[in-house]
Amino acid sequence: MTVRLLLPDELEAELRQIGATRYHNLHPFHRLLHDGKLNQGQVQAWALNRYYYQSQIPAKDATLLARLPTAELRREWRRRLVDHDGDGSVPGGVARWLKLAEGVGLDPALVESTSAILPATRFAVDAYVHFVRDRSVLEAVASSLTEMFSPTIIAERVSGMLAGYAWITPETLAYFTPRLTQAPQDSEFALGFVKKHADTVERQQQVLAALRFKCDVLWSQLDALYLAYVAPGLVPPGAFNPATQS
Ligand SMILES: O=C(O)c1cc(C(=O)O)c2c(n1)C(=O)C(=O)c1cc(C(=O)O)[nH]c1-2
Repeated sequence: MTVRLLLPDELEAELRQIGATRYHNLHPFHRLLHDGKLNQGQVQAWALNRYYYQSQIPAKDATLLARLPTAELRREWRRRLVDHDGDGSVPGGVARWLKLAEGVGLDPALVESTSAILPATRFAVDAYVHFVRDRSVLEAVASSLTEMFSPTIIAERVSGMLAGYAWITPETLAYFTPRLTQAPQDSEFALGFVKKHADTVERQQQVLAALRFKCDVLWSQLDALYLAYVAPGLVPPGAFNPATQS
């Protein structure tokens, strides 16, 4: 099949198609989580592992920030660091995720240590950080485009979890509220950048591959959670084990 140069809007349609078929809202673990089908230990395992993803987001944004060529681009990307790290007065996303973890009954010190995460969580998240560090700026920006699809899953998750788990409160899920405005702002900028700069067949194929890669990063974290905490229940040595907690 010959691949031709796409118009910017055709490129956007292909990117959206990747989301429609590969984004992690489709994963069976998320279906169980959002439908209220998990027990507290399984929800804790999700929150504890996902903390590692949150904690590394500022690291990946900082490596990209260092390589951005203009003040305008750096200003735009710097906002993400503040969103995740806070500004010293308002807590950022990483601190808010720790509150979520505490709200589902975890010891925040254990979560913050990241010592009990699944090996596959670490490998997947580190692969994302390294991808952003090692690939072109265009591919790095494109890899953030899963955020185009996150407002829908966040809305579904918050309403599903509040309806499905009596022990989860709106305060516990407060992490997600600012994301509903931050993610669209982030992804609108990233999408505009990608549509403008992916101006050769090769670059267009690179950005499509970057988004597929990122979907794989998110998907494989849920595969690992499913294998360890749903079925067949293979908890790796040293990883969080709800059966021996509390
Ligand atoms: O709740 C979710 O399903 C979800 C998905 C994603 C994503 O699609 O990568 C992000 C987030 N949340 C999120 O909270 C977040 O801070 C974030 C940053 C990024 C990124 O790639 O820079 N993705 C996401």
